[in-house]
Amino acid sequence: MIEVNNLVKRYGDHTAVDHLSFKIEKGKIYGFLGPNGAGKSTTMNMITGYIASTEGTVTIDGHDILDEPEQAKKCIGYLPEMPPLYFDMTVGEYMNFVADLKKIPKDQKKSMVEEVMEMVKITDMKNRLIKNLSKGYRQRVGLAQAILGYPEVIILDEPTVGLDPKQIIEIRDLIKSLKKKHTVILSSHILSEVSAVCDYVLIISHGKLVASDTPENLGKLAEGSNTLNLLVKGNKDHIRIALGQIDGVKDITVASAKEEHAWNVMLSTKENMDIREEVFFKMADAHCPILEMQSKKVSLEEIFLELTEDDKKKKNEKETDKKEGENK
Ligand SMILES: Nc1ncnc2c1ncn2[C@@H]1O[C@H](COP(=O)(O)OP(=O)(O)OP(=O)(O)O)[C@@H](O)[C@H]1O
Repeated sequence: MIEVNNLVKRYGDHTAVDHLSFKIEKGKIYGFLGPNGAGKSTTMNMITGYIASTEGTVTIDGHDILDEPEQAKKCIGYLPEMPPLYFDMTVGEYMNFVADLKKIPKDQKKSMVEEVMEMVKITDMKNRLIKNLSKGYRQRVGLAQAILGYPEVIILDEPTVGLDPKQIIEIRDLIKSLKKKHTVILSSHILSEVSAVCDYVLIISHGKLVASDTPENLGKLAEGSNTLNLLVKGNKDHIRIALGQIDGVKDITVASAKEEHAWNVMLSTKENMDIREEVFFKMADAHCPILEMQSKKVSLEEIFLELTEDDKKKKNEKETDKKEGENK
């Protein structure tokens, strides 16, 4: 449906998007996840033809977005980070205006506008000026203009930013319902949002794709490096030797604990293995009582943080530079 090939965007000597390649298939919800400044909006603006790429191509249903923009754009509905609303129009006037821009046939216009307004629950606001709407309703109007004409692909840049929790749930449910008829791509810096709504996640950091998979598989990836934390009493070497005999143990760290004669032991295990019972019996055989045992799964959140750590470091460095500059 959409093919992104080696996409690059440079602003002067800053590379905002760095050789991105991925494919989007029909009928799924894709999540573009990354911290602020990772390059999500820039990528979406290139996919939708708002800005040109420095290098690389985007094809939508076989049409190159720069060579055949009209055909390519016909397949897309876009809600940019700042919805393109006209504040002095009423909701109804704006929807009719968008319908004309999208060249929706006259005989379908009225019913389609009504249907979409019903879908995003803005029918009651039809006669209100957009400038008098709350942020949540403005977002819905923005979503309505993206859906109008029922394009095959709907692209939403941070669709829930600035909304209250109730509005967030409503917008998320609406996005999920779009999957029945559309392919959806949404960007977010909120991990829970992407894992709650999306079938597939693309994690972007510093303009590069650092991981892409289903939320379940990304979760499994994390499970591959589970850890077991123990507080064990006894001889340090005996503990280490006994635990080292267990299959699937990748790494053992033993550090002194606050409690006398006790050790904080951290075991990292292979794959998705549960070795708790074996640990119990090994320690019993070695006469090393376990005082505490806690298994810790690495969450999707932790993978996300790890994968995007570079961005945070750079940001912190920049902030330190700035502060140092200010102090001079
Ligand atoms: N017009 C521009 N000129 C110069 N630099 C830009 C421009 N637009 C974006 N950038 C830079 O490109 C990088 C990526 O920005 P982008 O807006 O795509 O990030 P993002 O992941 O969407 O983040 P956010 O969620 O904060 O919008 C940032 O470092 C940003 O400062």
